[in-house]
Amino acid sequence: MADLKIQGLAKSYRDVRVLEGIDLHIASGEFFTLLGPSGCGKTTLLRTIAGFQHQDRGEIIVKGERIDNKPAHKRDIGMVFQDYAIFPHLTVAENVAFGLKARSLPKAAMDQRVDESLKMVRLEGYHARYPAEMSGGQQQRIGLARAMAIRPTLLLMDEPLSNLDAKLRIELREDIRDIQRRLGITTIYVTHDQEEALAVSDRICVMNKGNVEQIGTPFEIYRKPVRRFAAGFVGTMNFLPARAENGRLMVGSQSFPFAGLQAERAIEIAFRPENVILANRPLDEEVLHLRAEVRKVTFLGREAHYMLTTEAGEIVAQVADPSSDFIDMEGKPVDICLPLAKIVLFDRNGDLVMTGAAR
Ligand SMILES: Nc1ncnc2c1ncn2[C@@H]1O[C@H](COP(=O)(O)OP(=O)(O)OP(=O)(O)O)[C@@H](O)[C@H]1O
Repeated sequence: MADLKIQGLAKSYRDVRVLEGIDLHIASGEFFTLLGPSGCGKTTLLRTIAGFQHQDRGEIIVKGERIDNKPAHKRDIGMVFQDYAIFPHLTVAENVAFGLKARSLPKAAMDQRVDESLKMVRLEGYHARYPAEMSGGQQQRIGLARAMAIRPTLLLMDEPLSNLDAKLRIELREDIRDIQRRLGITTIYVTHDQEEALAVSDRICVMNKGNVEQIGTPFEIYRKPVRRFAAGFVGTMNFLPARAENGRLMVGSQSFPFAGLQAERAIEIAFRPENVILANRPLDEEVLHLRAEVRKVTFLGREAHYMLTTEAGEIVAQVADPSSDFIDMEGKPVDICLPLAKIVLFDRNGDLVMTGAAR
């Protein structure tokens, strides 16, 4: 069992603060993903945990013991890199055995561990091949087998799939998730791909500019964003300017009763494209009504996407399994409904004001 605590971790490169004081607690066996845009500090955080670089302040604690004063090779960490970082002059088996040699395992035990690791990543029988004779996906499987062969306490993965094509990415991410679950190894996974993060993680940490914006399960991050940044970064989110005033919500020229919105201020309403209902029809739930014009319809088979101009701004809507009436709407006016339970309100600082569900 290996949980990981990170407390007040800060790092600067010269004058530039890259990690602003990160606090995390990752449970034993958890698949924990660092998600954020390029340059937000994900790799720096991962490399600091691995011991490839040192923090300016803060602590890294595994199983209750500080590891941040240990050199990288004493931290018992397996690492998988974006560019595979396997040795071209070594065979597949030699690559996988690499970390075991440093641990001076007897030959028979080492061979057994190599066999097991290759089986785990579905590369049985490839022992004698060289990496150049393998595909990108297979090379990354070697990287994964090598990291796992040492039975590390922590597995760290830095964008392991980003050099692979879309189909392979999905296949390998499923394999990574299966192996991680089977072995119950505490894993920190770095990606800037939000769909990948939603698909594999137990919890996601959304990062921005060296700070943690939100930590939650994929469901919480997608459905209950607590910061505007997380709302906009994960999936597609519509934002419209609005006003709160005396228990009412004002969007464009429309005004709706909204318990809890007393203080007068400028806010934003946020909602997902799949929650926009086109055409004004009787509904069981409470909704906001807005008039809009359809600027563009994109038919994608099982769904259609709509670019709409409302009086409060541009939005995107998505309709599943659209009928033919819904395809021929370009240039036409339309009434739209936004279920109150599905909208989220943010203030000017990007902090959550309240959700429609919590009225
Ligand atoms: N060795 C270094 N010296 C100076 N600045 C660095 C160094 N390494 C990274 N940085 C800077 O620190 C910031 C964070 O980089 P980092 O690689 O951690 O981000 P990231 O979120 O992993 O981004 P990406 O997804 O592009 O890899 C960036 O602005 C980067 O330019």
